Amino acid sequence: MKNFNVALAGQPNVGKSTLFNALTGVRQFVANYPGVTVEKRFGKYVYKDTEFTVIDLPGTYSLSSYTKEERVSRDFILNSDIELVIQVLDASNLTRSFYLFFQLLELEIPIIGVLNMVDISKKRGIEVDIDKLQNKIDIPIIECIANKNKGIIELKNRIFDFCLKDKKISNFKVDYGKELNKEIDQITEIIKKLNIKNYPPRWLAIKYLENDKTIIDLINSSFEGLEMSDINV
Ligand SMILES: Nc1nc2c(ncn2[C@@H]2O[C@H](COP(=O)(O)OP(=O)(O)OP(=O)(O)O)[C@@H](O)[C@H]2O)c(=O)[nH]1
Ligand SMILES: [Mg+2]
Repeated sequence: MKNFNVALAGQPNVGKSTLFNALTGVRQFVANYPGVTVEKRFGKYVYKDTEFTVIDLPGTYSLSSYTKEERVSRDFILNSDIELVIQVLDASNLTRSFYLFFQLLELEIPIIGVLNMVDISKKRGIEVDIDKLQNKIDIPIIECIANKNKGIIELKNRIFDFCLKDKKISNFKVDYGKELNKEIDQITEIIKKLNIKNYPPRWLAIKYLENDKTIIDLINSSFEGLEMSDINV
């Protein structure tokens, strides 16, 4: 049977492990405080004669390399054989979910968004315009209430369609403003010449500007052995 690897990413406490349990039936510990999952966990389910391996990643606020959880999630997303990342968003606190979401989109990997906790957002009178969000960000978004098993079949359907048919990567780019965009473009052009595997050049350029130590080391080590004329700046 064909197998696809699907990773659950998102901030701490947005319901990733709850969604993992609902998808796979495997019980992963959930609690009402952040930082519960520290190591990745695997579970499987079969849908329409196809096997899906779900990976529950530790919650992270960003994809920088400051904490162990961030490094575990980032290395796994970049260096493993993953067909799809499911970014879990907290509908009741959407702006906070966006920081990580944009970083994931910048990795230029296949992503589906899950808008979880819509019960809480509705109670608070927050209406999310899903169509507008999907169009803007250029990826499918599915509404869920993971602890009530709501939206799970729809999600399985979308995962199936995505892995077997679409495999579309979003064209969305964060607009950092005229000056920073220019700087990012220039650094991206230099990084492209270094041919660093697994990492998209634009994402490396942004992390470089953020002073991400791991990425700066990676870029510096890639310069070794190159002549300035190779880089042609
Ligand atoms: N009201 C509501 N609660 C939810 C929903 N989904 C999950 N929860 C609850 O939210 C809390 C956090 O869920 P977890 O699944 O542990 O969250 P997590 O993203 O795995 O958290 P970390 O492992 O710390 O990153 C738990 O109390 C869940 O029962 C939902 O859709 N609605
Ligand atoms: Mg968890």
